[in-house]
Amino acid sequence: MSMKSGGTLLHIRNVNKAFGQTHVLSGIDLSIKQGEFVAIVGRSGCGKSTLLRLIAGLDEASSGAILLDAQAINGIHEDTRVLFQEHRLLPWKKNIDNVRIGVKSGDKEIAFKALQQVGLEHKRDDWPAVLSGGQRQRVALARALAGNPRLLLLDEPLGALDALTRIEMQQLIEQLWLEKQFTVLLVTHDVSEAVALADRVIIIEDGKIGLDLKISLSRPREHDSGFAYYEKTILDRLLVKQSYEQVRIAADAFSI
Ligand SMILES: Nc1ncnc2c1ncn2[C@@H]1O[C@H](COP(=O)(O)OP(=O)(O)OP(=O)(O)O)[C@@H](O)[C@H]1O
Repeated sequence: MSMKSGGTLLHIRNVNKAFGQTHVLSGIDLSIKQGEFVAIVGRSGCGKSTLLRLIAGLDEASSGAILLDAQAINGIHEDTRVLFQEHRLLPWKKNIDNVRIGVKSGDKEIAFKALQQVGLEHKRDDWPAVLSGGQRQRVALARALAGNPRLLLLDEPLGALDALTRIEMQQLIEQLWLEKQFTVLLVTHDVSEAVALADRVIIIEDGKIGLDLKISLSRPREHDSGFAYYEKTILDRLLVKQSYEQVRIAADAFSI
């Protein structure tokens, strides 16, 4: 597949997803350009992970279309890799062999280079069990990138890490993204993380896109007044939505 810098990589057209009677996503329309870094935020249960799973080909939409390079996604795609909150490394394989799983040919040199890129080449012959949580996520990132994906889907990958490790991982992800120019879709609860990394932040509300906000800040991002402005805009939107919802629930309870 060719790299079309700036062209649309992912088209999401009127996607709906229901689990039984529960409608989780309704009428999602979204286009993501090759090389873009997009963050998806929203309140717990709004459907962020569900959308990511559909894009990953791990589940099917109830209706609508998801196209990667104008081709309908049909199961797991070789150009797409996913990183979850849990590292999902195989405990019985050494780190280098875990990374090799991500390389189609199984080439050890490619796996080693990927470990180098995340700064863990010296851990190649260790087991995942002896690494710290942050190091395990770095091995999982190496495994995801070893296959040279065009689309990297990140589902709260830093959610379980301590604050400092989290910032280091954010910097690593940004640096690798700048170098390799893949496209990223990051699901996160952390508004600051979304503003630190993304070109665009999308808020999902009630299964729909509530806000699609372009982040016009230079990189690397500083925690300055511009940063604070975007953080506040997003947080205000999330909190206003919450208070509307609380009012509605309260009104329902009192049959107002
Ligand atoms: N396989 C499934 N079967 C039934 N319901 C599901 C399934 N997967 C998700 N759901 C429901 O869909 C809704 C959205 O879930 P999803 O995990 O996408 O939310 P989220 O925004 O990622 O939440 P969080 O931020 O808490 O991870 C929830 O109500 C969840 O219970």
